[in-house]
Amino acid sequence: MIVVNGLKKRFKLAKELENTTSRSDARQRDGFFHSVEDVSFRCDRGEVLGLLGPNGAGKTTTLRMLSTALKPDAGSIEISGHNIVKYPLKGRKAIGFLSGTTGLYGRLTAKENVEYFAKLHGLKGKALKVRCDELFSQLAMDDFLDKRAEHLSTGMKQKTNIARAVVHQPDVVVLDEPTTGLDIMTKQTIIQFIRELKSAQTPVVFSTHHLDEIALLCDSVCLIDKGQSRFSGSIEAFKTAGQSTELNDAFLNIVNHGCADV
Ligand SMILES: Nc1ncnc2c1ncn2[C@@H]1O[C@H](COP(=O)(O)OP(=O)(O)OP(=O)(O)O)[C@@H](O)[C@H]1O
Repeated sequence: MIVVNGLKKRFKLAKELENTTSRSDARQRDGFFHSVEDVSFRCDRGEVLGLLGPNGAGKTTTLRMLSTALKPDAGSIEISGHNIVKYPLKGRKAIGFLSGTTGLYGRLTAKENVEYFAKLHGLKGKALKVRCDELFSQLAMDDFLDKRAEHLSTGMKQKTNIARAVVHQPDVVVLDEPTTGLDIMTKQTIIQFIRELKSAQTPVVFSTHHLDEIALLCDSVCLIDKGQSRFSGSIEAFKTAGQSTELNDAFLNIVNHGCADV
């Protein structure tokens, strides 16, 4: 289970911007850019939560706080009952995190990359082989397992990155735009993989700009706009709050007019 409450994160503005404010984004003030100002949501066992929001809303910053790569300035993050702001090591073990920039070792093959991270997590021998084979099959990786990472296509790299991120069977999985830039077949494989995580009761939080993926996969959504969660709850409640049965319209209505009073 993931419970996030009142997250905040600001970044010091570059010297030349220090004394400026932005007319279009009130988050630029006081010498800081307040990327995330108040974000809250929860994702329970067996649930998939989609994180939505316009470009620059604060989704990646939020997910990086969940992954413990960034420390929040305020707010709490609880994962499987652990306060991971206070105990980031517990968070690192409990989370499988796919970031937009997760690196692979170019000279290692796809298989070697995943096995390397499995070993870092303490897997060895038969357990390592069984876990890696399971992932290679779920993510349809067999055709390129022996190719060096530096020669992989975007989709092959993404599958390898996902396998690497979840090889230790984390309690929760957090994916930053897992399907961006991928072809339809690779997208489908990743969507099916997320469904399998859900069947195994693993909570999954992922950010996306694709509302069709939200419709296909998610039990709940959190819509972040200008650093604040404007809506957090079930898909049905999202449609009600956005006054439309179409997710696209509901999204635009909430961003432009706020949630409807119901
Ligand atoms: N290190 C940083 N220093 C200053 N500003 C930052 C930093 N990191 C992020 N920001 C700003 O915070 C805001 C939120 O960025 P973030 O990457 O979290 O948005 P996002 O919702 O993931 O956007 P997108 O959908 O375009 O990926 C942006 O305006 C970004 O420029």
